[in-house]
Amino acid sequence: MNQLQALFGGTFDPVHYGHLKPVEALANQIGLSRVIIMPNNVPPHRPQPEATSEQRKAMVELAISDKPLFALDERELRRESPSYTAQTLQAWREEQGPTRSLAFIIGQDSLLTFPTWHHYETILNNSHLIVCRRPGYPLAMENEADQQWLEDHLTHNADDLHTLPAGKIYLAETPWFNISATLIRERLERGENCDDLLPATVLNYINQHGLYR
Ligand SMILES: Nc1ncnc2c1ncn2[C@@H]1O[C@H](COP(=O)(O)OP(=O)(O)OP(=O)(O)O)[C@@H](O)[C@H]1O
Ligand SMILES: O=C(O)c1ccc[n+]([C@@H]2O[C@H](COP(=O)([O-])O)[C@@H](O)[C@H]2O)c1
Repeated sequence: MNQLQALFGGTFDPVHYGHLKPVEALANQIGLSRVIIMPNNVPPHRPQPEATSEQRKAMVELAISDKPLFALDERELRRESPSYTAQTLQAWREEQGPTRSLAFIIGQDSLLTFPTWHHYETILNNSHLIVCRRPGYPLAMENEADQQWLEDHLTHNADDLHTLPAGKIYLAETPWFNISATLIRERLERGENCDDLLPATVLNYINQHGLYR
């Protein structure tokens, strides 16, 4: 059976409920039995993370240890070069064969910058894009050409994600979570409470390792 495989990439510095909860809702909505979380090693478009790759991986492992929906993929952590998604998805496609349905999950903010990504135009040849809602970001692209690109690939039918191997963009109706890793790092630096923002196991790890102080 051609079961849709979904990868969720990120910096996860640290992983938080704004990552986990929309994707859990998405999985229920469109019928995903597994989502593979893939921390990057060298984020291509942002300053290097505060926590090391090992620490970010350990926090993801703690966050998903009681959630069978999620698995961890370490392929980008093993690469020292910038973690270009286009390169990762090309390798994943070669592994999975030409007909398997593959998807890369992102938040709304990532959709807006997507046309600036390394070889972004190749990404939809290898996978679908599933976009989770995120408060504070528009759902329209900044310029007309990018908006046209979005509309050319858009589908409102989740079945397309399961029946086609790649090439569609699906704007999922996931719940909004006003949480970012930046907010968590800032709150921790000020010694403020973050209990509602990320799993207790991850918060304990942060405290034990003196991160984000
Ligand atoms: N609250 C959220 N709602 C929906 N998607 C999110 C949310 N937070 C992060 N994402 C998505 O998760 C992926 C990984 O995000 P990332 O690890 O950069 O987290 P972040 O909170 O945006 O981090 P930072 O504040 O350090 O930039 C991205 O595609 C991002 O759009
Ligand atoms: O390949 C790129 O050029 C590229 C540019 C920006 C972001 N990405 C990837 O998109 C995912 C979300 O990015 P971020 O920075 O929000 O964690 C993560 O897997 C990044 O490696 C990839």
